[in-house]
Order: sequence, then structure tokens, then C-alpha cells
Amino acid sequence: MSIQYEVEQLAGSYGVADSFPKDFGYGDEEADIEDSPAPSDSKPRILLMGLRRSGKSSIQKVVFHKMSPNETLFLESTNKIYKDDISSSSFVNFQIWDFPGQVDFFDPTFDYEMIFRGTGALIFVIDAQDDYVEALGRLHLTVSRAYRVNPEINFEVFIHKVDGLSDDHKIETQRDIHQRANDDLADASLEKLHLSFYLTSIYDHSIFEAFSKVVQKLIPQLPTLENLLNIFISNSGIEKAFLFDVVSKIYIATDSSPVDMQSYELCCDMIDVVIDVSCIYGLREDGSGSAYDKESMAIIKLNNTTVLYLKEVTKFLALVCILREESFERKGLIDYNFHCFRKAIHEVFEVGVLSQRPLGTLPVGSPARGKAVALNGTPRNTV
Ligand SMILES: Nc1nc2c(ncn2[C@@H]2O[C@H](COP(=O)(O)OP(=O)(O)OP(=O)(O)O)[C@@H](O)[C@H]2O)c(=O)[nH]1
Repeated sequence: MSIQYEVEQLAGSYGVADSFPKDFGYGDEEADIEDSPAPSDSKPRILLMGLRRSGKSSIQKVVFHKMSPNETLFLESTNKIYKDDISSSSFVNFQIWDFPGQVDFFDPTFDYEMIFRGTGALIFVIDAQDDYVEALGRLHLTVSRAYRVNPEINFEVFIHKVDGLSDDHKIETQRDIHQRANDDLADASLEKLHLSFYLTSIYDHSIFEAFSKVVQKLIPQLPTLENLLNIFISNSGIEKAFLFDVVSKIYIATDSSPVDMQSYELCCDMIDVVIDVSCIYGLREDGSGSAYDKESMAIIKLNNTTVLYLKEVTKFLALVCILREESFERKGLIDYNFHCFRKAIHEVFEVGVLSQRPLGTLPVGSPARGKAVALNGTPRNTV
């Protein structure tokens, strides 16, 4: 059975007119799509805030720059705002702003209104191995100010460095921080301000999983991507599928079955294996070429009748699936369905790229014509 029909219907019927975070690729199919990235300062921002030494720079380096967790021990304290534009290497077309812990953010020389206005998500990092009373006060001050300037911001709290805590202690810490932070908001009549909490550590996959959720909330096309994944897996006998940003190993979408940490870790490990092998054996003799390109694909059969299947979807994205060996007997069907899935994803992105062009330059009849454009759902303000 093919899924071509449904997929094409879906991509069309959603009429995704919002923009998509990143131009999606390369090659013949996309040659007519102009790459017109937003000027770097107009990109939606993810702010990383928190007290000194809470782990902000480490998070950023581990997730987006492949730094090994142990190396973060030698990171120097950040003493100015560090703007990291990761859009040239990653699907995630955001600027990550790492704030130095010791700077008085509400110093009058700091134009915090401008900073918050163009912000998509504010991640507040709390060191769970330290006394967190001061951090909670700072959290309250920061989110209440930010909310007044821009109530659309997603407020995310990373209860970080939980690798040092026992399971019971983790739960208790999360409950306590959740309770106190929300009590403070209630006292300030800010009940509408919603905080999301995550237990994170750079020493396991929890930081990638948490960042995945933060980024997913900023992708307006998420429901379309999830639908496409659902159709793909149900027609191909696949158990779980993730759409990964290869560089950061953030999953930007998955099908609607629950995510268990082990499956996610397995898929992350597969990406590492593929990229590492490709770096060693996949480049040309003079070192040119790319470790990840249109040809990238891998199948790994495990000794427990599980098969892992990875294929390139776009320049930055890969589909990684987990399936049973017996389902893999119909490999032809899976390959064909993947082909349709890939095409549909490109169509979704194509509309996104078109919608980023000035409206006057769009072809008449283009679905993006006449719609207001907001990058990742976030106003494009220049700071
Ligand atoms: N155990 C543990 N240590 C961590 C984790 N994340 C960061 N650290 C350590 O925390 C220390 C401070 O990390 P930084 O990333 O420099 O903290 P920061 O918040 O950027 O600090 P400032 O730049 O001073 O604001 C480093 O020694 C890291 O190795 C974690 O998940 N677990």
C-alpha cells in the first residue's frame, strides 16, 4: 500500500503559510527556492538565563557545538551576552543568547524591553545541586518582567545538574521548585504566566530531550509534521519515528505515540555512529565533501530483532525509525513511503520559504500571498 495520496493531500490541505525555521536543502528540486535568511538580529531568540555557574554555557556548547560534557569543566565564566547564531549549521533557525550570570540584567543601560520583544522562549536554568532560593527569586523577577513586555514568550525552567541527585531527590526538588515558583506568581497575581519544568543534565540525553520540547513549541508546522509521521509509520509497519536535526540531535517532531527515553537515546546514538563513520570513510581523499548529504542512509540490525533505519530528509534533517525485523521484510514499501514522506516534507518547507519573501514578490495564487508572516510564530523585531 502506498501513502502517496494521503501525504500529498495533507501537505496541500494544510496550506502551511507560516514560515519555516530554515531553508531546507539543496539540489535540483529546491533550486527555484530562493534562500533568503532573515538578518541575524531579526531571528527569534531563545534566551538562556540563570545565576552564575548554573550551567548555561555548558548547555549551549553541549547541545549545539558537540562539546563533551567533561570539557565544560574548563569553561570560563561568560562576561558579556553571547549571541550564538546556529542557523547556518542547523535546522533550528534561532539565535541562542547566553546571558552572563553576574550582569545586572535590570540595569537601566540594558534595554530589556527590546530583548524580550523578539524572544520566542526564555529558558531559566536552576542549579539543582545548589541552594536554589536565590535562583527562585531571580526566576520570579525575570519572568514577571518578561511577561509584562511580551506575554507570548514560552517560559521554560531547566532544573539542571540533576545527575548528582537520587531519583527521589529529583522528584522532590522538582515538586518544591514548581510549588514555590507558582506560589510566587500567584502572590503577584500572575497566574496566567505558565512555567514548564524539565529535569536536565548535560551528562545524559535529558538536555537534548528538554531542548527538543522547547524548540518544538516554536515550530508552527509541528502538527503537520506529526501528521505526516503518523501516516508514514502506520503505513510502513514502523514502531517509532523521529525527525532529527542532525547537528544538535534535537528531535523537531515525532509521531504521536509516547516517547520513551531509551528509544530516543538509541536514535541519537545511531546518528553519532553514522556521522562518525561517514567522517572517517565518507569524505574524499583530499578531505572535501560532507559527512551528511543526500546519499546519507543507514540500516542497523540489533540482536533483539529490532532494526534502526536512518535516511536523509533535508540538508539538516534526518528521519530515524525503530521497527521490528519482520516489518523490515517489506523494505521496498518502506523506501517508497519514505520517498513520499520526504517529498511532502519538502513541500511543507517550500511554502514556508515562499512565505518569507516579501509578499509582492510571490507568484499570484501562491498560498502565502496575503498572509501575515511571523518567523516561527515570533514577531521579527530588530534589536
Ligand atoms: N554535574 C553537572 N555539572 C554541570 C552540568 N552542566 C554544567 N555543569 C558544570 O557547571 C559549571 C558551570 O557551568 P557554566 O556553563 O560555565 O555555567 P554558566 O551558567 O554559563 O556560568 P556563567 O557564565 O558564570 O554565568 C561547569 O563546571 C560545568 O561543568 C550538569 O548537567 N551536571
